[in-house]
Amino acid sequence: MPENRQPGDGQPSEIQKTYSGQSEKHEVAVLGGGSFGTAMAKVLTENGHRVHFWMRDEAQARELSEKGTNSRYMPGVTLSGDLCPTTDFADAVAQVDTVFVAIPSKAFRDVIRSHAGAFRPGQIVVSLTKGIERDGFKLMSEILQEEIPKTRIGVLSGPNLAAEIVNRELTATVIAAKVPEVRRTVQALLGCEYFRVYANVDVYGVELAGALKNIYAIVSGMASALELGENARAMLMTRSLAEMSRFAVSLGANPMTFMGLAGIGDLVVTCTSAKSRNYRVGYAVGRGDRLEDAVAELGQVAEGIHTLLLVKEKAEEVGIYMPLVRGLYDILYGGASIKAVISSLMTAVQNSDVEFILPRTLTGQA
Ligand SMILES: NC(=O)C1=CN([C@@H]2O[C@H](COP(=O)(O)OP(=O)(O)OC[C@H]3O[C@@H](n4cnc5c(N)ncnc54)[C@H](O)[C@@H]3O)[C@@H](O)[C@H]2O)C=CC1
Ligand SMILES: O=C(CO)COP(=O)(O)O
Repeated sequence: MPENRQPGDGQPSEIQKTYSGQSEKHEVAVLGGGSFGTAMAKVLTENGHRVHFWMRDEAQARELSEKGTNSRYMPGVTLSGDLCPTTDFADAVAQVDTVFVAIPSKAFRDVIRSHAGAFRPGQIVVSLTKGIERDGFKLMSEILQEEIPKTRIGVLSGPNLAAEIVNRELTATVIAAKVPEVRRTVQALLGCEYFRVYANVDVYGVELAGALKNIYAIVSGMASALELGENARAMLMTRSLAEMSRFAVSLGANPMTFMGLAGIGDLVVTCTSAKSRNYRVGYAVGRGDRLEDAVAELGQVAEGIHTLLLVKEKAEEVGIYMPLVRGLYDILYGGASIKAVISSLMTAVQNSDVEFILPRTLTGQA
């Protein structure tokens, strides 16, 4: 932009253009009838779009059709507008230009693969899922690329607690896509007075950030249960950011993505809020519950528990130092005491604060 021009002068920005397109009604699909699928379906219907909302459970689809509620995953919330709940996948996808996928990572490939024929070339398909596939350490956009390569793919990620979005609490997110048309379309479909959509091209970084932060939300929930204090919370969140960006950058992500909503933004919300399921699992374990009991009590997906296993394996394979991942793994899966892990983390070699400025050393003589 020329020096003396202000944002908003002259040519409309990408976002201003987006808002001007919002009055147009579109047919969109949301796949997955859990809490986040419900939250996104609500934003989309409130923005005036017809939403084909696919879920596998007949009774849930019937309840949404008859009452506009999803009492299992989003009690107390009513959806209105042009909502078409269905269990017919092909029917949901056939009629739309844009599809949002909110299926947990464990089932993501199966669902897409078994309905791959339903997608049309050129259709926009956006993953809302924050997880990693075990085989091959694949992210959801990579699964989409493999299973439905003729579609145009995007990833939506950011500090987006479903429980707040359904109450129209002010929220921002990130659409990451290589193709500008995908970014613009998603901004136009979702953007409104309470939901802002920022854009990024670093699909890998945005997606990996969303998956990784779930691990650190578990750590942070645990620290809260143990009442470690506010200094400890700040230390943990900052070192989490250092660790997740070290790992992601080594795999090809752009470090600057971690300064944005999908990086630090999502890390902050999930590490500080009891509305985060990952945080809640960590809190329960921190106060002495067994992991299995904490997960059973939650009754919803906490992706970080599986992501932890995959990231720990991957970090060892590629030789990335991830002490928080290692410590959490030892607690959740290795029977280590939380106290012993904290002590070993606190007495480890002291090293560089921001390693993109001052590289880490093996001896700690930074
Ligand atoms: N809830 C939230 O605040 C947010 C969640 N996400 C991500 O969205 C993804 C989905 O999570 P939630 O909706 O929150 O989970 P949830 O636990 O609330 O619901 C999961 C949904 O997936 C469905 N499902 C599971 N396996 C399936 C299969 N094989 N076929 C069809 N449907 C299946 C379940 O029936 C359920 O409707 C996760 O990756 C999560 O990290 C992302 C941002 C915010
Ligand atoms: O990703 C989320 C908020 O951005 C939701 O986090 P949880 O899955 O921990 O609830």
